[in-house]
Amino acid sequence: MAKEGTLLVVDDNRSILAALQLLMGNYFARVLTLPTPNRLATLLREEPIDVVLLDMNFTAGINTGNEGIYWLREIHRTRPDVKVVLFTAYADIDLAVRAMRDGAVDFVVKPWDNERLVAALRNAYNLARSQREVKQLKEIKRELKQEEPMFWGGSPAMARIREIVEKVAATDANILITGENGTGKEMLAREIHNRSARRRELMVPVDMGAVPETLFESELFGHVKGAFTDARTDRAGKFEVADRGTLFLDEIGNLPPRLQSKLLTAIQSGRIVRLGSNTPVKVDIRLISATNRDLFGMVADGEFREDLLYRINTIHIDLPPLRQRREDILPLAEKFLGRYAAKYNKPIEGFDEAAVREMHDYPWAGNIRELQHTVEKAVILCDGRTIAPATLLLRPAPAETSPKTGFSTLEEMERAMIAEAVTRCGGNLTEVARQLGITRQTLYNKIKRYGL
Ligand SMILES: Nc1ncnc2c1ncn2[C@@H]1O[C@H](COP(=O)(O)OP(=O)(O)OP(=O)(O)O)[C@@H](O)[C@H]1O
Repeated sequence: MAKEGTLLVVDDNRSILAALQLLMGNYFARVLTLPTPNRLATLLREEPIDVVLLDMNFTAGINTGNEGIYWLREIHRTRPDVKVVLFTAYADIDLAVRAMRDGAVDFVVKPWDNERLVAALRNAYNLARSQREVKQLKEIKRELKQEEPMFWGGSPAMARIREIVEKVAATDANILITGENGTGKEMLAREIHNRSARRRELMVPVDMGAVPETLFESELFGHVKGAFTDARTDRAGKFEVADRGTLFLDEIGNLPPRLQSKLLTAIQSGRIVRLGSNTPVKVDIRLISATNRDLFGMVADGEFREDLLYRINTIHIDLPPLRQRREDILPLAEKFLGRYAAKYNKPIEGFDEAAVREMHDYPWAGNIRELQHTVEKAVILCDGRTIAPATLLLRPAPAETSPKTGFSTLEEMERAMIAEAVTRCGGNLTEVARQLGITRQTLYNKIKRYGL
């Protein structure tokens, strides 16, 4: 067993300190000892202590344990992350209960059983470590969090959605957002999170379209060391990282049936179990799910659990594709233009009339994402003060293959566009995804779905 972590033993009996230094040195990287608790706070500030084994009775003759409770609170005041195991010569169950209520993680009675003491201290250490890891993950995410403001636009469809969002954001209702790729599902989820009481915590996105199926479970629920071949350390799943915040499950339609059941259990019980562990961990999350697939159709085909669907779609919001709210195309394009002109330091003032017309009539199969990429490319290529069709580079292919010219469904059109782009790019899928303004994973999903 690898020696890890720092243990501090506080006890006024020096022979106990010596015995434990020897015994626990086999399990912890460092063992510190203190014969009186007076220097506790200083030591906690100076040393990277993970676990404290704290004697309950210091003043000879007063064996009420009160001093132990006092020092327990002091430890938590100085270092709330440190785990405390209490040590007492008296098997006083009331005291144990009180101490646990005050945040001690365990209680060991003297004379102690070595195995029991080692187990209690190792468990306390594992708990400290995994909580620290969750905290670190949250900090990393917080740093990465970049916020672009959501643009609502002036369409009646978006006005209705805005009304719903204003009503439900503050509640903990689970929300399902449907819509084509790039319609802004994740952006809307973030807007809801930012308007909720959970906004000071994280919104943790998990893209089920990008995680390999074999890793779904560990990604969501975490794992303990040794749970599978590559599990070299304990790892928190996204559920734990999102605790007290919002979990955003993107492409939820990709969840295989076995994990649909596990997800349902986790939502219902408010608890998850890391892979390879038996210990349930309480989690408090608000769930927002998104998909571009027809989950109701998938339920009818037996591919998605009906009970899960009803759990995740307390509120259902369907985001319209950009071509159904054409009044928002130009204002959005202008927002992106402002953003990218500043980013690339270009003195561009706007779009010329022909460019405005082209953007307005274009089908935007990749929706807002495609519009955003198109404008970014145009800003990079533009040498003058206005963007003309020649720099917009809207592909003629989608316009030619628009429903007017013979496709009876959007899916047929999408299939043709993808097939055409794959040929045009000589099978380079990264380039195809870039040109269509969708992610590579979305492209793979579509290629699979259309049997291309
Ligand atoms: N209302 C909006 N205002 C401004 N930018 C937006 C808006 N909606 C989407 N975007 C931008 O468009 C891009 C795609 O948005 P987002 O990732 O939210 O779409 P999505 O529907 O979740 O896509 P996918 O289905 O591929 O996961 C992002 O860069 C986002 O910033």
